[in-house]
Amino acid sequence: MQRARIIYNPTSGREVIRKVLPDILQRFEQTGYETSTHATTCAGDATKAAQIAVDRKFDVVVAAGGDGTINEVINGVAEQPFRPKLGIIPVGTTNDFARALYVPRNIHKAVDVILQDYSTPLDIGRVNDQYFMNIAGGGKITELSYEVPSKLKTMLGQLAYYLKGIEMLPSVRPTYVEMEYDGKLYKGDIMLFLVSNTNSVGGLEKLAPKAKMDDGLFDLMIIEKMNIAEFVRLATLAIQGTHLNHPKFIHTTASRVKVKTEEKMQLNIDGEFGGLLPGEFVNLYKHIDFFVPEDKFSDERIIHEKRSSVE
Ligand SMILES: Nc1ncnc2c1ncn2[C@@H]1O[C@H](COP(=O)(O)OP(=O)(O)OP(=O)(O)O)[C@@H](O)[C@H]1O
Repeated sequence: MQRARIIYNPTSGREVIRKVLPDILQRFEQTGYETSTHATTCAGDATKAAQIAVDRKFDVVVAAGGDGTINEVINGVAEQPFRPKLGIIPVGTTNDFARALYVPRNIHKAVDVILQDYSTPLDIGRVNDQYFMNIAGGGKITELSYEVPSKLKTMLGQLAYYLKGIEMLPSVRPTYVEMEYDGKLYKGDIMLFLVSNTNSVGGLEKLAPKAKMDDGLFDLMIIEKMNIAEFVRLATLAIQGTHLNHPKFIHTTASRVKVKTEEKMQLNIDGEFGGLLPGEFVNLYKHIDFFVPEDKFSDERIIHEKRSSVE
């Protein structure tokens, strides 16, 4: 019999997971899993719980929460030689990673995806000693996501980020960076840079439309120095997916990116504060097996299509 460990954050999103947990457990048991749960108690707890699940050789670990919880679980699993398959039940505020994996927002449909038992190995990123599945980056603008109080997030969801973003925009300044990516060099003043593993960033699915999660490559995006009006205009284009030809938007792919700055620059990892730069971003090719909907991932065009990268 296979064993599954569900690590859930009771405070994620609108705090609904606890109520449906008995139903979820029942469904796992009926499908033939021996299942147990762990409720996270504080920041970092999901990482520890995932490490324990690895030590106890669980076949499957399910992360039920928002992107923060999934990131923590990945950090607990990524360095281990034995890595259980990971399932996701998205009950957070933004759920970017679930969106990238085509895992439905509906809890029972997300459980269906896991119980249908189709999984595929996907890339994850490492920067310094931390792992990310979705996106990492830096620049004053990325620092605003930490400013959103969690109560506000629970009440307003993603809208909270936008409100806070508008409020903070006037204080955003460019920063000088030097980047080395796959043997190439970029130097300049930038608003922000993003190192993305998926095409779903802050709900902007069209930001890196060609990003693939199993090609060993990140999408590296740089927004060069510009004034706030230009930045707002570019952000509007990005929502529509018509930003790729903007002269101050650089978009390329790389498996390794080294970033150095002269002034202090914070690192953002999957939407959370990740320490300070410098940093070296490394793409770990097909490192973790994730449960995904078969119809979306067994499609040759999605998974094996040759990348026509915009260099
Ligand atoms: N019991 C707890 N009480 C308070 N905070 C917790 C608890 N358990 C985990 N956390 C922290 O809450 C953080 C955010 O949780 P999570 O990402 O699951 O939900 P969210 O913030 O609603 O969603 P999103 O990250 O998608 O915006 C986690 O990174 C974790 O550090």
